[in-house]
Amino acid sequence: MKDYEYQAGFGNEFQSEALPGALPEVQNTPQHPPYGLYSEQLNGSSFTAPRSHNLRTWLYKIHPATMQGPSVPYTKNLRLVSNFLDEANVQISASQLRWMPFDIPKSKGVDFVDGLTTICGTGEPTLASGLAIHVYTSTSNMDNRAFVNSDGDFLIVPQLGILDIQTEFGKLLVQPNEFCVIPRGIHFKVNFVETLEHQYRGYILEVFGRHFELPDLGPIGANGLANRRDFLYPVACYEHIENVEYKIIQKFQGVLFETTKKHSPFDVVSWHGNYLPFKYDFSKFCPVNSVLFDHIDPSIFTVLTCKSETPGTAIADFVIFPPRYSTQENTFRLPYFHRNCMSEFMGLIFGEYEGKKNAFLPGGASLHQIMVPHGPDAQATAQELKRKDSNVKIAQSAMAFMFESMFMLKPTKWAMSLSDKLEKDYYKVWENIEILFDPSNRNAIPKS
Ligand SMILES: O=C(O)Cc1cc(O)ccc1O
Ligand SMILES: [Fe+2]
Repeated sequence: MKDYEYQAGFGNEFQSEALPGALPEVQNTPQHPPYGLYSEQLNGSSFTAPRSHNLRTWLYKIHPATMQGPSVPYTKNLRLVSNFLDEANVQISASQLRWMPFDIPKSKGVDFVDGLTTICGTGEPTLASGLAIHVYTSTSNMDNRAFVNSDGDFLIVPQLGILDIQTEFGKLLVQPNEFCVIPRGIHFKVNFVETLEHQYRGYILEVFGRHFELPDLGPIGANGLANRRDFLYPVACYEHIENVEYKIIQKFQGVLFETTKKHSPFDVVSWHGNYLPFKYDFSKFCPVNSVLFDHIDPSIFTVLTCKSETPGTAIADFVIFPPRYSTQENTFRLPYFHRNCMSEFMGLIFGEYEGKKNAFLPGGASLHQIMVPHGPDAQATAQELKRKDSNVKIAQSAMAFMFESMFMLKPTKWAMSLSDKLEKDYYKVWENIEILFDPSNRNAIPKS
């Protein structure tokens, strides 16, 4: 059995076996699968979804997944919200919102699941409509606990600490500047590559009942942005542990439950299919942009999209702002002043974001809602108006990202109650923008 080996290619049909010959040949449900395994199907789309969107995997397991105790409510983490239709959970705000880096608990023993806090979202999972944005702030491993989510796919962006993720299909090592997707229904457990500080933090985009796809490239052509070959999938890696208490935390209709298995849930010896977890390294992203003038819309940096029924309008786009040359003449090159029919949630993994000079910090976040004005702060604007060069490398050692959604997002009461994190005076970053207008001078520019 091999740790951290990968197979490459977005959306491919893969197969893997941790014992020679453990994958049945030709058929899916032989009467006697190899080594006395049980066959089981995991469907990520309806049986009848068109072939282009049909997602399913066949697993060959030591124990069928049915072997577990009753589910009982799990009440240790009440900061996880999925029902945004319930007013008790949310506090709507029309302001520009920005949070300083989310605190990591002082106490040891807060694992990935107990460290989850929902920041905003919309809809609710039972109608497969909406999304949630969470952060995790954790200090310890999951050990003999696993997580399984019936509600949606988790797109996980680590910001602090390296994730050592065991899934039913094998292991993924995911570090800052990478992300992974764990589709719904797949058991996984997050351990951390231990650091002295035991401080782990990251962001999660959860889409209810939908899946992520690569964006179309249109006239960009057949290559560029996130290329298929750079998405990495695990290889089979099982553990055979009997007579243990494995606690499975289930997110189901937005609520957490707990059940117990008397064995490890990571008992998949072989598998084949296309419904799988995967990871991607942002340094593989091939940015495309304007090479003469104007600031191109940030959709040019879309890594993955979760499409809605409306063509070109995403339930959620996952966009990054990678290191790149910015080569534009006579151009206000910063992310422009903007009112959008989409919501923009942004996070910073490391470094500094071009449009925000001071208080948009790694591990923090901003939320600029539908039609809420946003853009470069006064300081960045003043600098940009003086800039002379037309070719610079930007975001050299920085990585920001955006979850952009067609939905109006509702901040949770939890997120709005973080009074020491939520900037009260965020609006002031635009207060001192110099007013240059001079009706007698068509070439008005800043005086100093
Ligand atoms: O900084 C932002 O808020 C995101 C953003 C980026 C960009 O390149 C153009 C517009 C925009 O809102
Ligand atoms: Fe914007």
